[in-house]
Parts: sequence; structure tokens; C-alpha cells
Amino acid sequence: MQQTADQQVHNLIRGAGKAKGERGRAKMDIVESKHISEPIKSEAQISHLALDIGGSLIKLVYFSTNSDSSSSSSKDSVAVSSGNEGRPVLEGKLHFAKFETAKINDCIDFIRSKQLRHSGFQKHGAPAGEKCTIKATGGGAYKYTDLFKEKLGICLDKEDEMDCLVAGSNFLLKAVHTEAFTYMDGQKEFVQIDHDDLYPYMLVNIGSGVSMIKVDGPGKFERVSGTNVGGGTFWGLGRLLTKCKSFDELLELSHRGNNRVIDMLVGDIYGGMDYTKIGLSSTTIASSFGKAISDNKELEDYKPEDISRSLLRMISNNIGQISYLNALRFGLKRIFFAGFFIRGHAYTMDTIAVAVHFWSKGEAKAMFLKHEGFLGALGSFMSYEKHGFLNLKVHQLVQQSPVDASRGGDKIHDPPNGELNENQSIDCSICLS
Ligand SMILES: Nc1ncnc2c1ncn2[C@@H]1O[C@H](COP(=O)(O)OP(=O)(O)O)[C@@H](O)[C@H]1O
Ligand SMILES: CC(C)(COP(=O)(O)O)[C@@H](O)C(=O)NCCC(=O)O
Repeated sequence: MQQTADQQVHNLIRGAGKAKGERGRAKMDIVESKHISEPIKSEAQISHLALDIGGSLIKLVYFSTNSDSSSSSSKDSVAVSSGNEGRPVLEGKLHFAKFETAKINDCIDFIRSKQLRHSGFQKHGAPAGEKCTIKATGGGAYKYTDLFKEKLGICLDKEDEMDCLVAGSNFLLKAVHTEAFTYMDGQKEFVQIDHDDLYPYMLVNIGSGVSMIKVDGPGKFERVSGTNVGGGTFWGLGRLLTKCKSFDELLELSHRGNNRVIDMLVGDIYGGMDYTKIGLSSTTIASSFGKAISDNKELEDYKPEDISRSLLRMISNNIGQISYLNALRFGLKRIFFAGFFIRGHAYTMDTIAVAVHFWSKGEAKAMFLKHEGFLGALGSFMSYEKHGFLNLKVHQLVQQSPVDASRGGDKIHDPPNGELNENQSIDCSICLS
């Protein structure tokens, strides 16, 4: 029988209690990698992989065992009996990786380097010649079907993007205690989620474009709105206006910029005064980029830093406002923001949070997710279980390590070697049913 996403989460969490103290318990660390173009160091064997191929980035989630399962004498033997209903448990790590969609060939090389054909991707019981199949979501799962077939001989088994986002979000919010946090005035605070009081909530995924999804329960949701002014807009316009060569460079520039150089503030219009009657302080942005009307300057006269800052502020503020207005339509007080536009970037989160706070008069709360960009890929990964396709069973969350609270600082948070550090990993286990 097929399981709903929530049943899977329930199994995961229920399993955590059951498994404590069990012998042979397997451990799975969740590790994030960035733009990986070379194989991971160990001879780790990849047994399951899922993709989210978006407009800007390809996200991968894959499980690797800690050792080579072909060596039966290895003391780190891959399959162990957990004693949990006699199912074999795989010991390993859940990895996260991303590639620019424009560099899809790097992603294909990466997958090829993992030798998936030898790692259990063939549908169980399928005839020997049958093609490998991997779960994939996002528009690119359709767009690049032929490319994957041609270059890797892999069939992409498509999962709906919204289904995956919601499944990934529900999973993370329930399974990871330090997944959700608020960010305001430089302060990051983790939010403890009451599993019995999670729904309804608004999920705002800020990818290339923005989707706003009212989530009412496991697998119960409606995409209530969206906006085409999203992460792709920031990166696309930013690239044209600043000549930046990478998204990271554009984000880095914004740290040093001053938006007041370009944005027209209420004070600029009101002679330095607040417009108190309608609740606008003199420092409120009256019109993003509005100063460029009368400054008599050309694009080159503005610093790229200031342009980046204004652009980031404009887009983040707009998304925060639209999200709140949609939450208001349905009486939702909790809004979770995800997607790789955020990148754990303080100024982005602060602007979104302030917009939600301002428009809701403090009634609604903006929250952010630690695994912000991987919801879709995770949901896609979890669908292996939903379809009983590979007999994958993520069945328990053992514990997770404390998260580095400084992560919300005004910097980019992908560590230099591309992998999450110890503090940012989660321990859990999966078993094959
Ligand atoms: N390294 C990066 N390269 C390009 N865009 C990035 C990068 N990191 C973050 N972004 C931002 O994230 C957005 C994509 O977010 P994502 O959630 O992956 O959406 P999509 O599924 O549309 O690719 C980009 O449009 C950009 O704003
Ligand atoms: C079409 C999309 C769902 C694709 O997802 P993405 O690759 O941007 O993550 C998204 O870009 C979107 O919701 N765009 C906004 C379209 C609109 O509602 O106006």
C-alpha cells in the first residue's frame, strides 16, 4: 500500500523512539555540497539519488554508504540487521549537492562518476537490460529527459514539483528540531514545531520564480499564488546591472552596499520628515531605485554594491509583502520561506521578516528553513518510499547535532569545501524494507 508523506514522517519519528539503544543501529549524516564537480573522497557507494532540476539550479539528494558493500569481509559491512522487524539497515550519509542548471553537463558527469548502474538503481525484479531510473522533479525533469537518457542511459521518473516541495517541507519541519528559525535584527531564534499544530501554514518557495502554497496537511495543499519577481529576477537583473560573474559575487557585493544611494525614501520626498499620519517613517523606502530618476547619473556612476543592495531589498521586500497578503487571505499566521534565493543571507531574511512584520502589524511571522533549497529534491528522494520503488525506508531520526547559531550572519553560508560542517549535520538512519 502506498504511504502518504506524513505517514513516512510518522514512521521516521516513531522509529527514532523504537531504535534507541538498538544494536546495529545505522547512522545517516546529512551533508550539503556545493557545485561539486569531483567525486567524494571515499569509495562510498551511492545507492539512491533524486533530483530537482529547477530554472536556475539542479539539486541532488543522494544516499551513500560509508564503505564499499562489495567487500563482504569489510568490518563496515553495509547491510546490517537492525533488529527492527528484521530489516537490513544501510549505514551512510545523505548528501546534498547543487549545480547551476546551465552547467547540467557537470551534474551529468558527477552522476556518472557515482556509477549508479552498479548501485541498485535498476527497478527491483526488472529484466537485466532495463534502464536505470531515478526520481526527478522540477521543470528540468521534463526538459532534460532525453539528455539523461542519451548521456547516462537513465530514465527520469517524474514527480510533481509542488508535491515534492510540500513533502520535503513537512518532513523537515517534523523531523529536524532545528530546521525552522526566525530572523530579525540580526537575531536568529529556532522555532520549536508542535507536530500536532503544524497545519495550516504558508510555504513560500523562492526559486527562479516564487510559489506560495497553503499547506493544510500531509499531501493536502493548494498553490494559492506566485510571483515572477523572484530569485531569477535578482540574479538576472543584478548580472546585467553590475556585470557580476556569479550569484555569490552579487550577494557579496550587497553586503557592502547602501541602498539609500539609489532608493527614494519617504524622507527624500517629505523633506526629511516622517509621514506619521499613515505610519511611514522617513527611512522607509518610498520607491525602490527612485533616486535614479533625478540624480542625473548614468548606470556607471552608481556603485555595483549599492545597486545589488537596492535590488536585493526590493525583491525581498516585495516577496515578503505578497506572501503576507496571501497568508492574510487564508488567515495563516505562519509563513515558512524556502528556496535558494535566500542562501541563509542575513539581509535577505531580515528584509522579508520586516516586510511580514510591518504589513501584518506584528501578527504574522516569517520563518526560514535550514535546508532551504533542498525541499523539492528531498521530497523527490522520499517518493522512492511512497512508490515502493526501491524499497528504501527512511525510518528513524536518531538525533541531530546543534546548529551553529552564527549561521545567520551577513555572509554566504556554503562552506569553502562545499560540505556542511559537523554542526550542520543530522544523524538518522534508513533501512531497506
Ligand atoms: N550558486 C548560485 N547560482 C545561481 N543562482 C543561485 C545560486 N545560489 C543561489 N541562487 C539563487 O537561487 C535561485 C534558484 O533557487 P532554487 O530554489 O534552486 O530555484 P530553481 O528550482 O528555480 O532553480 C536563483 O535564481 C538565484 O536567485
Ligand atoms: C514555474 C515555477 C513553479 C518553477 O519553479 P522554480 O524552477 O522557479 O523553482 C516557478 O518559477 C513559479 O512559481 N513562478 C511564478 C509564476 C507565477 O505564479 O507568476
